[in-house]
Amino acid sequence: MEVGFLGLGIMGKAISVNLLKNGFKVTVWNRTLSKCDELVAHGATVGETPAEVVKKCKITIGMLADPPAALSVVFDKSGVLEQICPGKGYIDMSTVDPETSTKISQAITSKGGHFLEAPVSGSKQPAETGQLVILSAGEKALYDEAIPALNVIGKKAFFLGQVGNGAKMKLIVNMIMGCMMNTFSEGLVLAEKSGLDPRTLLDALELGAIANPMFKGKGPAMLQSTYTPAFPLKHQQKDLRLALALGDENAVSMPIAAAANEAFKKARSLGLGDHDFSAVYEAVKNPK
Ligand SMILES: NC(=O)C1=CN([C@@H]2O[C@H](COP(=O)(O)OP(=O)(O)OC[C@H]3O[C@@H](n4cnc5c(N)ncnc54)[C@H](OP(=O)(O)O)[C@@H]3O)[C@@H](O)[C@H]2O)C=CC1
Ligand SMILES: O=CCCC(=O)O
Repeated sequence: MEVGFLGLGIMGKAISVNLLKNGFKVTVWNRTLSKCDELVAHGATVGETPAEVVKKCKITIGMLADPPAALSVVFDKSGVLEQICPGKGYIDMSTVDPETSTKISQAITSKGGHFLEAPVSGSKQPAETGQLVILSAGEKALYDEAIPALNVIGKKAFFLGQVGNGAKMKLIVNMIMGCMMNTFSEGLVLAEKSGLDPRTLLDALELGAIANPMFKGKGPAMLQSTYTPAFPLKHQQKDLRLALALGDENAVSMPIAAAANEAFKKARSLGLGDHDFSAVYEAVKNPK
């Protein structure tokens, strides 16, 4: 199966390499084209533009930073829309709001193409090992056609119905994750300031009812102020912002998410946007 791939950031690169390792032919494009070189070393071919990739491949996947990036790759000159046509599918795995996804879906389907939104849970390492959780919605026929690729990319693919449902589910999951990371950071600071060893807090958490892979995976590095990006902090703040907008739209009061968003904004203002999202700990440590 030949697959196109647009966007070779942390996630796009890991997913593309995994597809290549599993025998897929992959044609890649990235805005900064030089990032394609590493994929070529793994056996990929390169398209000069998103349109060129779509022209070559029956199914093209996008994994872009945010709503403006996702829209740009589809609607700009030499974008996806120029070559999408009946028989071709576009799967957007970027984390965006339902409105962005719907706009892309309408444009693709109005040209006879097929569209699936498929944002993912799980970070760099699950992307490398095909252990993502895929939250897809849109055209069921494209979902069915893409199953061989989705099965390589993830350990579970949900199909959630109409376009927008995948985006909503992803934003809700990440809203919870951002709140948890913020609370976790507050707990670590409180342990330290009140005279406890935060490493003992990690051990106690690990053995109790709120043990989870995030605390276990990120905690020790946070205590060493190491924030090598797996999930960039600027994207976590984007997801909280988009989840809060979804809350506004549905009149859902989310004071905890709003407070978490403030902490992530603070962290961004400290220049931590490109660090891992666990760097919110630094903003919690130094709230002024
Ligand atoms: N990292 C993670 O753990 C996870 C991330 N996500 C989501 O996946 C998406 C990608 O994340 P991630 O790989 O971490 O992000 P990165 O920041 O590592 O990569 C972003 C990608 O988007 C491209 N891009 C940015 N702006 C534009 C633009 N205007 N036009 C075209 N391309 C653009 C970048 O191109 P260039 O190289 O030229 O800058 C790059 O390929 C995001 O929506 C994120 O929220 C979802 C699950 C987990
Ligand atoms: O959107 C990013 C999610 C990261 C994760 O699920 O670990």
